[in-house]
Amino acid sequence: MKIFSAKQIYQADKYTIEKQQIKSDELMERVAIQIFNWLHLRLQGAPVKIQLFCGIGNNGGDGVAVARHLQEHGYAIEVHIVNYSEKRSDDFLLNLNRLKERKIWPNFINNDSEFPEISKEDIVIDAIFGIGLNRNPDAWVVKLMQKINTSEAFVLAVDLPSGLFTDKPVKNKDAVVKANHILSFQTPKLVFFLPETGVYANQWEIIDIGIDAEFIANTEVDYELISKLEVLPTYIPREKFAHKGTYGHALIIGGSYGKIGAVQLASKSCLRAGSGLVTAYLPKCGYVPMQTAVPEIMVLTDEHEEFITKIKFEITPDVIGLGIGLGTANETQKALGNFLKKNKTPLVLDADAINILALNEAFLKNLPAQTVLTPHPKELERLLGKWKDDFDKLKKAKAFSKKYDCVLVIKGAHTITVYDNKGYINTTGNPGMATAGSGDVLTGIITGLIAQGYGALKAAIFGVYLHGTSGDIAVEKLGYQALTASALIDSLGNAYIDLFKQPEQPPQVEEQEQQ
Ligand SMILES: NC(=O)C1=CN([C@@H]2O[C@H](COP(=O)(O)OP(=O)(O)OC[C@H]3O[C@@H](n4cnc5c(N)ncnc54)[C@H](OP(=O)(O)O)[C@@H]3O)[C@@H](O)[C@H]2O)[C@@H](O)CC1
Ligand SMILES: [K+]
Repeated sequence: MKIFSAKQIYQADKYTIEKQQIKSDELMERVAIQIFNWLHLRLQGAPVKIQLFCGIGNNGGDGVAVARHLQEHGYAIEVHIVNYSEKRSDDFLLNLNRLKERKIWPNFINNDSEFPEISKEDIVIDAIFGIGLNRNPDAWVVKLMQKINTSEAFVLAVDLPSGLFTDKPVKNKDAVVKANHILSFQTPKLVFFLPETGVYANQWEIIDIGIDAEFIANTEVDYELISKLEVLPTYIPREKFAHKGTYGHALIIGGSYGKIGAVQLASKSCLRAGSGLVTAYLPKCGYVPMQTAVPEIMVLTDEHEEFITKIKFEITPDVIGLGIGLGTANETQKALGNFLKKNKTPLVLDADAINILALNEAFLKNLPAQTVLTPHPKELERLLGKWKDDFDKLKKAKAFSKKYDCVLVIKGAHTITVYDNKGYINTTGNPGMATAGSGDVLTGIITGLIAQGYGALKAAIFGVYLHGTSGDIAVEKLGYQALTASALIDSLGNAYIDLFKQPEQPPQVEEQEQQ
């Protein structure tokens, strides 16, 4: 799903209004009806107090229009107009008049002496600011946001939590409404997925307001949300007359004394992701544990007992996953530098391979085109330097990707794969996956996909998706705390199967037999 910037949303609005030959308030009415339906389905006329906080722009207009529908269905509402500006939008005014025609008199809030009481049993509709927020709110509006946040009431945000900018970071962390649920129009907003602002967007849902499909299809975006719909077309089916050679040979290089398990995890997940053959290259101390733990995997060893000192092999792999459990001993650093000078095989680099690159910037120019790097936040910082905020991080990541022609997989709650100018935001996975070895499994999966013929970018996007789905499947049986990296590997097969599962149909009511 495409993620639009605020500017693109306004363009989409304008385009849709012209093409469908509707008035702008009709779009607002579509929004209002859907928000009302969402509430009504859940509340079923319950006598709960609903307090609507509405700004004076179109976000406020949405709120005011929802109030009208709620009142028409007998809900106990209180409408508060947060009067932060004189510049009221036309559609806000139109909907305000419609309220007045129904003898609903809103309460105008002009400063912090006019706040209403909010009880934790109330429902708050947050329609103060939408995508039009372009500067920090006034101090009294911030106080109101704080009052809402400390009320413990259930907060439903219209389009996005008020105070979140659509395309830039938040400076004052108090100046944002914390929403329990967001009903966002047509496209989710980038800020829902970034660590600094995602905390304000616990749960979100998209409301389809009928933005023109052609506009959506033809508009290029900087970020895309990746779910099953996006990855399914990239899946390469298995051929009937295939043999193990058809699906490539992957080499996993890593390990040092005490960290052989990381290579076991990566090699095993590489195999389970579908690589035809997998060879592991480790220091000597890894030979016996590797051969006994995973019989399907071939093993090559370095001449050193405890860490890797040379990367030399006679085989010709299709892809190399490198860095898990590697360590950063001087000889290992030198070995990587020498290897990169000659290597032409596609690479997936993780963990200490990334740390070694950060320590030896000169190595970067020897990376083959479209090398995949899978850093966690600290490793990313070593590569890119410190960033000011999440947006700065993404800007730096894109510049890095362009400079070295590499695919950067920025791991996090919503892993973002960056290539060139674009970011792909993953939607699968859960907090149980923040566990030892989880990253090694991801490296193995991406390497295994490239071995089978997936391009580097597709392998990274699909690999991250599959890794997250494995986590979502595993957590059903194990819960967050007991989820382990090995369990992720065990669920990988089901993650593939899940790609082809149809959504469950509602149960059919059997027809009663005629008497
Ligand atoms: N296609 C869609 O998605 C549809 C979207 N719709 C809805 O429209 C919403 C966007 O509405 P909007 O453009 O009127 O902006 P909104 O957020 O209400 O702000 C109002 C004004 O406040 C101002 N302002 C900004 N910052 C400020 C500050 N700190 N303190 C004081 N004032 C400040 C600024 O005006 P300025 O003063 O800069 O001229 C701004 O224009 C969108 O989120 C969705 O809910 C639907 O109705 C229809 C379909
Ligand atoms: K809002």
